Amino acid sequence: MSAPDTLQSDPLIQSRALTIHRPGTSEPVLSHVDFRILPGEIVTVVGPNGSGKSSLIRALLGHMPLASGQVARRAGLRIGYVPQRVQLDTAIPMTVRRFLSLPTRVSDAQAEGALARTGVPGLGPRQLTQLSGGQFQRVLLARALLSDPHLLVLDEPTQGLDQPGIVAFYQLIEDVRRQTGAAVLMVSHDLLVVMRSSDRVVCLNGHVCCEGTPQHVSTAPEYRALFGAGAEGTLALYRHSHDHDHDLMPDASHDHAAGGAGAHVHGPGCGHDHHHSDKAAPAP
Ligand SMILES: Nc1ncnc2c1ncn2[C@@H]1O[C@H](COP(=O)(O)OP(=O)(O)OP(=O)(O)O)[C@@H](O)[C@H]1O
Repeated sequence: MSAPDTLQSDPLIQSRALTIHRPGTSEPVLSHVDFRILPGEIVTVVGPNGSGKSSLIRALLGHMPLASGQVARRAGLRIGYVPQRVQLDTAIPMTVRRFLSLPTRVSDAQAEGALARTGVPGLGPRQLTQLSGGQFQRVLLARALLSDPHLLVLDEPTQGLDQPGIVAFYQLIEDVRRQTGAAVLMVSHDLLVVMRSSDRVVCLNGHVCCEGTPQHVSTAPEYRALFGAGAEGTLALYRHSHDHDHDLMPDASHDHAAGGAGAHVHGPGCGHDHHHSDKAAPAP
């Protein structure tokens, strides 16, 4: 974290030109990523496997060194983090209740309140190993909520859930946002649901390929063509940023800093065909 005085103070977290190298090399994993999340926003990061989504999350949280660039987190920011993987040692029995008190001890009432809020009341005495995938995700979310976070960070929270489970989980995230006012930063591959649940979507592929409101993206004919086709369309999202025609998005603001309705912005080094090449993305 460096030079927060040079960055805007309103966002909960903001990065400028965030660049990460593969450990021990000068090979970039992420290049010049400008990112921000505002209070109460739901922002989802999408991108193909290995595109740097988890690395971005870790760098924003300060868990990973930057090769260059800046990250600023608002002073006193409380973050509830649900990591991509939680290794359970099945040899060590652990109840949900005990898990909720790690690493910070909480009262029975707090634990039960968090479980109730995430739709799994009464699970406290159960062994973690006896939970379904959906129940386990809700317990992880409950634990993240115990710190009363300003920002929830979830890295692929619906991995392993079936489609109804995914939809229910995103509904829960929206409910939590409404009840607590917490902002939500997610990594997800569940693109169809992401499009319904996010205020803003950021598409990564080693850099920011594009970002904007899902409503805006979903009105593009390319998007409809791509997403009407189920899984095939889902994969095609990652191509859309490399073959679309920006003229089809007349209200696109191209304003990275604003990130407002219709914003559709290309990061530095994005090599795809720009039909508005006269408009370079401004520095945030
Ligand atoms: N600890 C590490 N050591 C070496 N390379 C790493 C390490 N962590 C990540 N990488 C590499 O950095 C790149 C980005 O990885 P990252 O996990 O951020 O991608 P991702 O978009 O989250 O992928 P996925 O969708 O598969 O979870 C990958 O090429 C990965 O191999």
